[in-house]
Amino acid sequence: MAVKGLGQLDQDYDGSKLRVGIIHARWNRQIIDALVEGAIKRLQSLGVKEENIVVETVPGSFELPWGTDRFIQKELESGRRLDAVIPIGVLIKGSTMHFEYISDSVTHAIMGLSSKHNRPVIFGLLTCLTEEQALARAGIDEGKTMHNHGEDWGAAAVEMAVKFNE
Ligand SMILES: O=Nc1c(NC[C@H](O)[C@H](O)[C@H](O)CO)[nH]c(=O)[nH]c1=O
Repeated sequence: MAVKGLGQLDQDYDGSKLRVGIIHARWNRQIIDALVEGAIKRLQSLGVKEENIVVETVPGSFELPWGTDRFIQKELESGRRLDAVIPIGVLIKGSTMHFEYISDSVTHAIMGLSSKHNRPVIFGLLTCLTEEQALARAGIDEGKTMHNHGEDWGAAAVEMAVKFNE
């Protein structure tokens, strides 16, 4: 049964048995905090228990790939498996090519982590040309022109973990 209003979900998923990690950068913090809040809200709406949502931070988006890799491994070493991880970062184009290089390299590095760890690592990186674009995708721009993309990332984490985790 399609669950109305829950973004792109194709059915109602039960996240009550999942443990989900969120690892976020600390650049553009107002936008990051809104995205993290949106992801947590959607995870909880799909049954993930508050105590099973683990939040970690890294300095910036460039640190997300290795930080995520180590986050998964360290949780496993301490006997607490993460069933899905959502790295969250906000890159906003400046006057140099810094943005392009970080966006491209971090995107590819994050994509490889799902296969490496055999569990969903969701793409929570906003790569925006202006701050207004980023605010809109966090659902906190003046006109509330878009929904909070963090909610989509929470839904994707639950769907992929329930559907495909061994
Ligand atoms: O420059 N802009 C940004 C940024 N730079 C820092 C970079 O990710 C890294 O932390 C440092 O280079 C140190 O390794 N990090 C972001 O998340 N968003 C940005 O918009």
